[in-house]
Amino acid sequence: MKLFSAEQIYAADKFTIQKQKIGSDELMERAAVQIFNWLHTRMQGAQVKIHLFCGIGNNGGDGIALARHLQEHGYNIAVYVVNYSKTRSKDFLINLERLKDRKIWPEFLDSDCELPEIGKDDVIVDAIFGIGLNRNPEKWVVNLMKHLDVSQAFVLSVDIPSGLFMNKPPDNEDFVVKANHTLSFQAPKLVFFLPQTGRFTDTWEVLDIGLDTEYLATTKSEFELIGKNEVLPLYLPRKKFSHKGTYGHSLLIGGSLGKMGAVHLSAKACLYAGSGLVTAYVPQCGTLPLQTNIPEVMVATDTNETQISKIEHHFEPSAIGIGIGMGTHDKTIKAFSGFMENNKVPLVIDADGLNILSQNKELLKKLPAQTILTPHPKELERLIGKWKDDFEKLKKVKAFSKKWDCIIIIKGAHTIIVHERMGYINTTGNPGMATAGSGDVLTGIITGLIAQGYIPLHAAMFGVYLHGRAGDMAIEKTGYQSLTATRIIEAIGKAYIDLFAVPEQPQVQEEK
Ligand SMILES: NC(=O)C1=CN([C@@H]2O[C@H](COP(=O)(O)OP(=O)(O)OC[C@H]3O[C@@H](n4cnc5c(N)ncnc54)[C@H](OP(=O)(O)O)[C@@H]3O)[C@@H](O)[C@H]2O)[C@H](O)CC1
Ligand SMILES: [K+]
Repeated sequence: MKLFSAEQIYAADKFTIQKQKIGSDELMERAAVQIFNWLHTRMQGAQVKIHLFCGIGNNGGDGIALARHLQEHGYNIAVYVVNYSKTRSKDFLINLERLKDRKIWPEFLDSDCELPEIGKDDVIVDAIFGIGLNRNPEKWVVNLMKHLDVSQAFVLSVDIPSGLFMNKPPDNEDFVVKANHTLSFQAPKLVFFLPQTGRFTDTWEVLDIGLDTEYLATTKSEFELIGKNEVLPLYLPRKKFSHKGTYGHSLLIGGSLGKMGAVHLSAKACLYAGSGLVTAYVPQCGTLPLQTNIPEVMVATDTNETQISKIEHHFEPSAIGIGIGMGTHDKTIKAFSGFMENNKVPLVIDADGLNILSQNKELLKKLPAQTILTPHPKELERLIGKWKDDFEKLKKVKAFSKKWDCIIIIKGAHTIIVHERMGYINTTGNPGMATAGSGDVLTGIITGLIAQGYIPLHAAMFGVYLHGRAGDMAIEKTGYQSLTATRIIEAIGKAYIDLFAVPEQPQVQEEK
């Protein structure tokens, strides 16, 4: 699913209005009816007090139009106009008149008014600012936002929590309404997925307001959401007449004394992801545990007992994952540099591989095309330098990806796969996955996918999705706290099966 910028949404509105020969107020009406239906389905006419806080632009217009529908269906409403500007939008005014025609007089709030009383069991509709916010709200509007928060009432935001910009974080978290749920028109907004701005709404949902489908399909966005619909077309089925050689030979290079578990986890995940053959290249101390614990994995051994000192392999791997548990010993740095000089095999670099790369930036020139880098935030900072906020981070990562022809996986609550101008945001995974070895599992999965013939970008997207989905399926048994990397690996098979699972249909009672 594409995530559009504010400019693209305004252009889609304009295009839709012309093509469907409708007025802009019609689009607002669709938005209001959709929100009304959402509320009505859940509230079924309950007389809980609904406080609608409406700005003076089109977001406010949505709120005012919603108030009319709620009143027509007998709901218990109070309507407030948050009068932060004299420049009211045309469609806001049209809907204000329609409301007044029904003898509903909103209360106008400004800098020196008293704030309305709100009970903790009431519902608040937040339609103060939408995607048109272009500066910080004034102090009295911020006080109103705080008042909404303190009330503890359920907050439903229209389109976006008021006070969130579309392209930068707020200067202060008090400047934003904290939403329990957001109903966003046509497409979710990028800010819902970034660490600094995602926490302003607990959950979100998209409402279709019928913007032109051709416009939406042909407009290029800079971010896309990756769910089952997006990864299914990438899936490469297993062929009937095939053998283990058909699915590639993965090589995982890493490990050091005390950190051999990382290679163990990567290699196992690589197998479970479907790699035909897997070899682990480890220091000598890793041979016995690996051979004992995962008999399916072959082991090639370094001459050094405790760390990697020279990387040599005597076969042509289909994909290589490097860096897991590897350490940054001088000998290892030298071995890594030597390896990078000669390697042409598709590569996934993780953990200490990234740290060595950050300290030896000249090695970036040696990356094979479309190498995948999988940094966590600290590793990313070492690689690209500090950033001022999430938006600058994304810009810098995109520039880095373009410059070095690589794919960067920014790991987080919503992992983002960056390839040149595009960012692909993953939707699977859960807080239980913030656990030791979870990243090693991801590296193994992605390496295994490349070995099977997925192009690197598809391997990154598919792998991140699968890893998250496996985590989601594993917590059904473990809960967040007890989820371990091993349990994620064990659920990879389930995650594959789930790709083709048909959602259960609600049972229909037969008429007698
Ligand atoms: N396709 C769709 O998704 C549709 C969405 N709709 C809704 O429309 C809003 C966007 O409405 P818009 O009128 O463009 O913007 P806002 O309502 O967010 O803001 C209104 C104006 O407020 C001014 N502004 C901005 N920041 C501040 C501030 N801090 N303090 C005071 N005033 C501010 C600004 O105007 P200026 O001229 O003063 O700069 C804004 O224009 C969208 O979110 C949806 O809810 C449509 O209803 C249907 C189609
Ligand atoms: K809003």
